Amino acid sequence: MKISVIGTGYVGLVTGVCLTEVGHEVTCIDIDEKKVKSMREGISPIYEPGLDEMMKANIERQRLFFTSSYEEGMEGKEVVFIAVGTPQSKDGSADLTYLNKACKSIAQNMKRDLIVVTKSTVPVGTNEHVEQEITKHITNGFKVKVASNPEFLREGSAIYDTFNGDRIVIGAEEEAVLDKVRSIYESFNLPIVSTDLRSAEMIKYASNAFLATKISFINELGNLCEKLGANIENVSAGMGMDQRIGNKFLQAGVGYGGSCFPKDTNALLSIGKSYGHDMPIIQSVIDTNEKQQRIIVDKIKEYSPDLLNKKVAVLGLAFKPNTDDMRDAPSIKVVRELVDAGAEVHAYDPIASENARIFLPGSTVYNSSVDEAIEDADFAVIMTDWKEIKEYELQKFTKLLKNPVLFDGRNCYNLQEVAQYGLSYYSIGRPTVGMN
Ligand SMILES: NC(=O)c1ccc[n+]([C@@H]2O[C@H](COP(=O)([O-])OP(=O)(O)OC[C@H]3O[C@@H](n4cnc5c(N)ncnc54)[C@H](O)[C@@H]3O)[C@@H](O)[C@H]2O)c1
Ligand SMILES: O=c1ccn([C@@H]2O[C@H](COP(=O)(O)OP(=O)(O)O[C@H]3O[C@H](CO)[C@@H](O)[C@H](O)[C@H]3O)[C@@H](O)[C@H]2O)c(=O)[nH]1
Repeated sequence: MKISVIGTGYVGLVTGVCLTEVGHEVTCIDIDEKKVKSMREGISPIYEPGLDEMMKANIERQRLFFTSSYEEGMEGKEVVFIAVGTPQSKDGSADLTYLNKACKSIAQNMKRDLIVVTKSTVPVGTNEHVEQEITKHITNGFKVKVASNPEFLREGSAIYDTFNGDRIVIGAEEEAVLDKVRSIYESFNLPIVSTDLRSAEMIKYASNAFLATKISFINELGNLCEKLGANIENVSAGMGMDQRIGNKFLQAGVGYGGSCFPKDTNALLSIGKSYGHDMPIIQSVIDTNEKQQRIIVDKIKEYSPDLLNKKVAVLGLAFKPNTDDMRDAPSIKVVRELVDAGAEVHAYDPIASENARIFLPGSTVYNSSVDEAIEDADFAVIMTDWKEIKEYELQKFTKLLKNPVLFDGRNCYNLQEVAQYGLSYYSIGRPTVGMN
């Protein structure tokens, strides 16, 4: 099928590339001309394992195209996917500015009847708004039908998730529209949930909010475990074996970050508010996470109340491994607080350092290896569980740090192993090792 995808962030680009991989012809449209130029040359603007290769192969097969012109990008297409950003507004609600602009541009460039499929995460009722908004701007009598097709990919495993997702959700009010969108995904061979528009939109928020709830829940228990002398990892393992609970998303740490959970939980609250519906569970999930994102700072300040001129190595900056995305990364709060307290932060991240410069204080020093960051540092703090960091030799911390003290916000190491290397080791929800 001939398809346009509007917006080439994680979702748009990965969708466009994966749809071409199964044989569709896709033109991706983005208003960012710099991005379009680089993508035309086969260079992905985002770091995502496997994406560059698949992108280049489909450009060569002449199935994948990029443009900043709606006229060119929509030429001959029967389905248009919208994947523009829906960031958080100041009041917590989803900002639909980009979506509204995309609707207007679609309407102005329609040369046939169209199905418009929204992949962006949007408040319940937005797809109806998309249909009205496009219809309002159509001047040539063509008709638009809409479908909701929320995206569930995770950054860092986006290609894998697209081809191996647990389900594809499609919402529409007409069977013919559902059929058309289902046919696009036929060769993915994944379970498809066909539903109405509003339920499809709600499934997305409900899923993210539930996953965020699991994380805040386990973090709250982890903090209690520390006081009780229990180990949250053993607790998670024991709980997770109950299949009604499941063992995923029960990893305690410095809280959830990224471009989705924080903004989507806030947007869900805001949707509730606009209907006069309180959501105390979601509010607590958000509040717990806000505290958890800086819990490592409390531990650091307890260990070293005076941070003035202390050299602190921060290992990992991205909100999770295998991505260079810094949006709402817990490292932002932690580095800012350390710098505010007078510490000199030496940071290392395998790929997110460039993006990190936009978010972190100007005084942050970016190192090119773990060795370099921890050498002569007063102590080290792990913020992202990159494989490289998890597999870093523990004895090097003892050897290179000025004081053998490690704060681990992602529980990367085994407590027994740490104990062998004479480190003082503070992690999340587990007993402290080697504290003297
Ligand atoms: N990032 C994820 O992992 C993820 C996963 C699932 C769902 N989502 C949702 O998908 C949507 C997109 O997220 P993202 O992270 O891919 O977005 P992003 O912000 O990284 O990228 C959005 C892109 O859209 C482009 N754009 C903005 N307005 C445009 C317009 N009028 N016409 C054409 N292009 C335009 C921007 O230039 C940018 O390249 C959001 O609603 C998000 O919540 C994201
Ligand atoms: O047990 C866990 C699992 C995750 N996290 C943290 O939670 C955040 C989000 O992680 P993850 O869900 O893997 O990343 P995202 O790429 O943000 O993906 C989420 O957000 C996307 C955007 O909506 C959805 O499409 C995905 O299904 C959903 O998992 C990260 O900071 C993780 O470190 C934990 O602290 N503990």
